[in-house]
Amino acid sequence: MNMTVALVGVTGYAGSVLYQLLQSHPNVDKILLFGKINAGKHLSDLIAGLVQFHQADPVISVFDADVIMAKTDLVFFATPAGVTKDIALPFIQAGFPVIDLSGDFRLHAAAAYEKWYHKPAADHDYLAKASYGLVETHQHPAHYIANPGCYATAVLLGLIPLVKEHLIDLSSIIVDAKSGVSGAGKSPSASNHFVSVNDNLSLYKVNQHQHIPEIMQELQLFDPHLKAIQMTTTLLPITRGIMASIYAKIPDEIGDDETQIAEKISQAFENSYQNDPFIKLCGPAFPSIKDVVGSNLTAIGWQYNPVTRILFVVSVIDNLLKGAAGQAVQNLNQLFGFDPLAGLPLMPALV
Ligand SMILES: NC(=O)C1=CN([C@@H]2O[C@H](COP(=O)(O)OP(=O)(O)OC[C@H]3O[C@@H](n4cnc5c(N)ncnc54)[C@H](OP(=O)(O)O)[C@@H]3O)[C@@H](O)[C@H]2O)C=CC1
Ligand SMILES: CC(=O)N[C@@H](CCC(=O)OP(=O)(O)O)C(=O)O
Repeated sequence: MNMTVALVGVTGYAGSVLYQLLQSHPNVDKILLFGKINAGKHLSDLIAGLVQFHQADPVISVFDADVIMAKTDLVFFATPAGVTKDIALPFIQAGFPVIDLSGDFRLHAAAAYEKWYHKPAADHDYLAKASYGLVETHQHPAHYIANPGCYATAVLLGLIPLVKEHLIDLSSIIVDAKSGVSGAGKSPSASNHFVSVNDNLSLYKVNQHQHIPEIMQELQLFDPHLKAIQMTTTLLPITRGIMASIYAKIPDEIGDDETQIAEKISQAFENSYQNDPFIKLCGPAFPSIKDVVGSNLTAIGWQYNPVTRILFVVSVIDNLLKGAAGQAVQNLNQLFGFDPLAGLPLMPALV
């Protein structure tokens, strides 16, 4: 099947990377662009690099749900939090396929969204229609797919195998996650200004990051006994990439044999990801951010320290690919039964 898709928010970082992926997707024939402030403008006037030589220069249309449903087969929203909870409702009512890169429909509880995003949530009945789009763990998506958050993706993929197989003490999870500046989106601010970021490392949203409840919600599917995680987020002076460093205690019940513990941990990762083309298991050869940037990969390394009984896991992704646009294309492929690799880069840029 070949299709026409709509993309709302092409001028943002996630939207522009998504547009590039969709252009080389074998099952996508046509991409219609929609926006708000930039509606009426040619794409070449906004992001010249997105329009190739000899190619038509698309015009961004004013967002219109009826037009999208009449002319396309699916809509991607690469819009900021707080937008889809209003403008995506006609699609939910009509059962029209949506892949939403924002956080508006990821949390099932409206009260949690309001607490962590500091904005009014969508109605409970609408939230209940969305499914969380972590392709590696959710195989039967609804029509409305909430694409996971970037930090949440890296952290969940590093923790799910361990929580699922009850290998870590749930009260001991600590996450130290760091992101490149493109994660903050295109709008400049004092905290993402070159002078604040360059030659610097700064913590932000400590104990208040909106991905904490998202990670909790999804881990609780594998073990409802999980009560809390400790997580910090840090801005790195790089453009793309996330590294989540995760620490957790191995409980006494697992035993004292260092080799057996190490084997159980490796086996848990293998069990969860043996059929996942975008997961690279590195064991004690810890991956770095450059091992994944430019690809849709998640690379995961780990090492058990028998002295402290702490398991240390490192999970790295490209925030704009696996953390946003790449994962959105994975969701498209799963929803329509396309080749799971279609339109997605497997090789990192490396240099
Ligand atoms: N950057 C990242 O690494 C990640 C981003 N995400 C999520 O993806 C979404 C987009 O993020 P990002 O690309 O960083 O954001 P940007 O701030 O870079 O871009 C936002 C885009 O949304 C459009 N937009 C804003 N308001 C409206 C509206 N009311 N109607 C239609 N279009 C609108 C903007 O268009 P205009 O130019 O016309 O204003 C722009 O194209 C966010 O929800 C973000 O949380 C998720 C994971 C990772
Ligand atoms: C570096 C940076 O600022 N990153 C952003 C990424 C979050 C994001 O995209 O959040 P939602 O998908 O939940 O809206 C942040 O930490 O808030």
